[in-house]
Amino acid sequence: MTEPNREGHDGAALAHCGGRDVEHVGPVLDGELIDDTLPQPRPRATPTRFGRSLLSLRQAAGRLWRSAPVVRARSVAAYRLRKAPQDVVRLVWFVLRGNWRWLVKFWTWATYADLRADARRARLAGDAEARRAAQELIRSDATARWAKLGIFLRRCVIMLRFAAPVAAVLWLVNSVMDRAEMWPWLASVYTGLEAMRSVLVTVVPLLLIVLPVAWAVAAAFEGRDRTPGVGWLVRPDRDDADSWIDERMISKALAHLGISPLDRFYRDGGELVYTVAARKDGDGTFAQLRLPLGVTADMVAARRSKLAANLGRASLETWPTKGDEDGILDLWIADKGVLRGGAGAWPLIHDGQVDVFDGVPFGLSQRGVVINAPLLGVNWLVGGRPGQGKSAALRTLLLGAALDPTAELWAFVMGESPDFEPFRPRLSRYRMGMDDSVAEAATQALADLLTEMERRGKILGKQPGRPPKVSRKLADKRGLELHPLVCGIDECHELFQHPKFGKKAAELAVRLIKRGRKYGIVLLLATQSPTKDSIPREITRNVSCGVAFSVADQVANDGLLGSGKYAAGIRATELRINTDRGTCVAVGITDETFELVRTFYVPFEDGADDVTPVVARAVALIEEMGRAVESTALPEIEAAPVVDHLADIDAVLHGERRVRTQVILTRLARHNLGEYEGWTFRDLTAALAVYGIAPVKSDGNKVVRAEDVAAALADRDRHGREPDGDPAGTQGVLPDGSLRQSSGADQRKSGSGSTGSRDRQARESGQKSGSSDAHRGPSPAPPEPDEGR
Ligand SMILES: Nc1ncnc2c1ncn2[C@@H]1O[C@H](COP(=O)(O)OP(=O)(O)OP(=O)(O)O)[C@@H](O)[C@H]1O
Repeated sequence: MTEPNREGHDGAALAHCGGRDVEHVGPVLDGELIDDTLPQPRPRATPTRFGRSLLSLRQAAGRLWRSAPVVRARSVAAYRLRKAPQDVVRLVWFVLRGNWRWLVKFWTWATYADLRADARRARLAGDAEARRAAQELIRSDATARWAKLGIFLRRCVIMLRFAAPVAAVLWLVNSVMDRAEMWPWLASVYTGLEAMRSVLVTVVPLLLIVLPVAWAVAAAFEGRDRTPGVGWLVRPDRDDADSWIDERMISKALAHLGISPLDRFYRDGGELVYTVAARKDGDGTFAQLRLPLGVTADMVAARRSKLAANLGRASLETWPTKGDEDGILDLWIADKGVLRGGAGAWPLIHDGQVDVFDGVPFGLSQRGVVINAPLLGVNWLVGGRPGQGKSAALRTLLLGAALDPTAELWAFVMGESPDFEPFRPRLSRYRMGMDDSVAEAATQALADLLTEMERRGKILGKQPGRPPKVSRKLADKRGLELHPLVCGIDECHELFQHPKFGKKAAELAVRLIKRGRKYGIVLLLATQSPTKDSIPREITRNVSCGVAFSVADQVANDGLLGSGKYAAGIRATELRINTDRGTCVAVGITDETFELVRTFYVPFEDGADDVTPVVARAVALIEEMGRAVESTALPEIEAAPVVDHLADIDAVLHGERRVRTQVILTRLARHNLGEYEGWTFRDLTAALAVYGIAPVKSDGNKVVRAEDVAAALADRDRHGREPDGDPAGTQGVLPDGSLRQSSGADQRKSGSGSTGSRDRQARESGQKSGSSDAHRGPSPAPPEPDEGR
């Protein structure tokens, strides 16, 4: 038998059953073993209303804690806390320095140090009168000062003489008389005096604390750091805290430019006024400030490299330019190194369509936003040193225009370059090469554009309401044929300097640029050489969009961007050759005074060709719309008289030997208002220059000599053509015969004056004359551009 268990329940569990000991176990339970070392799901308690509001309160507090302003405030507070020991030392230093400055000021005042310095200077300069005046001033001032002191002391003595006996009597009366026995008025005097005493007892200890504090604050203010800018503007929460720009840094940088009026301003404790405080602007910082007297924005722009060095930036990253006034400086400073990055992929490289009336993605501005460059209503002049991205930029503009199915494109490349070969299927006119036929074709194209302009002018005039310019709505009316027409000429200086066609091309281009904008006709010119000899002044003056890649000097800069731009700090000369390839300075493409643009690059070189697929897409877009590539069929301008400028000038001379240019202009306008209205001296000079005539000076006036005009007319009659071999030119009318023979002739309606056989011959000769016309590169199959034009 098993020894009974000492514990009761065990004893109960064992019972004697028959002859055998049986162990009783308790009731059998069905269950599952739980290992409480494993994570158990927590019972979900339904939160009470109070709990819920507490939770949402906590969440709101968390959100607030993480919100941008609080994060900034926290970081500023933490920064100030870290800086606190230095700040305390600084403040103590300011207090000491403030006291010292007061002492110096007092000493200067007391000893007439400034007047003595004047007297000393006058003596050194040998200016006896000035010295005497200064000494006289010291003497009279000293007399006046001592006199004032004497008066003050005398008043004090008088006061004391009066106050002391009164005080003594009051004290005596108070000590011998009881207050109750006094006359009431005397008692009230004593009450008043006691009230004054108790006020003094409270106020004096307070003043003993407040006055030293006020003294310390005033001394700290007096002894404050007077270097420009304010320290508390330092924002420590930017990643680039060591390289970012604030007003303090700008003011400091300006203080060390070596501009004397600015230096003087700072020496006198001046603080610059920021009309726009330094603020993040795209990929950099912008600030605008009013310069002190005697300083202009141009003076700062002229010291750009020093300013850049003072700000710890490259010159290219520092853009001091003239604001709305000469005395206002606009300053944009790029974030360090940001301009080194390219613009990225052209947004339309894989898909998308363009409405040229809205513009074409051209590049990234300095603010890092995509610039949708305007095409309609403007003309472009793109320039810069060789290999810096002009042709690529022109290509981007044309590619954008190609993606507008309503746009007609012409391209002329005045050199052997395949840059625009992939455009062939999308172009209505295309010529490339160095031979004369290309120059002739381009000149013809300009003449045709003028003709087209005239036609469009008439069409517009017939529209209801006489719209002033071609709009999208009008361009979409196919019957009107007012679609956008974009003509690009690469290396245009070759055309304008062409010995035979140059003058005429220049004259046509000037007229087109001046008047074509309204009619949906756009001229895009690119050149390596924007000097006055290679590009007519009138062109550089009148184009609305100027783009300058890296240029060598001020002349090229202002030739492309407009005169005065270099002086105003808008300088493509800062762009480094090759390093800043693809980056340009542009004016007129946005509302800003200028833009520093990192242009998009659509590769077409070394086997990489992203242009062809875009062009194929552009052609497909046109086909999808059930249209063909637009090709202006030049109309004959009925009754458009051929205007002979030389003959007209001769006529209005009225047989006089010399006539003032101003008089000629008036007479010309009277003679043919439609043609000569708005003509200026420049137009007249340009018209005469075609025949090698220049106005001469006579009695202080510019005059045209009848003999010069007569000689030019005789010469023209004798040779049957213009002196330079160019047939008598006209503008805005059907082009002359020689040009017709080659380019553009087959664009005219039949009966426009050129026979089919002549056109054929011209086309054949054109094709023979230039290898340039042969298809190159990976260009898809036609629709063939009309190369014979
Ligand atoms: N936006 C850009 N981004 C990057 N690289 C560019 C950019 N534009 C041009 N390039 C590079 O510069 C090279 C020269 O470009 P492009 O032919 O357009 O120069 P260009 O100024 O027209 O030269 P040229 O006067 O000799 O015709 C291109 O082959 C390309 O490698």
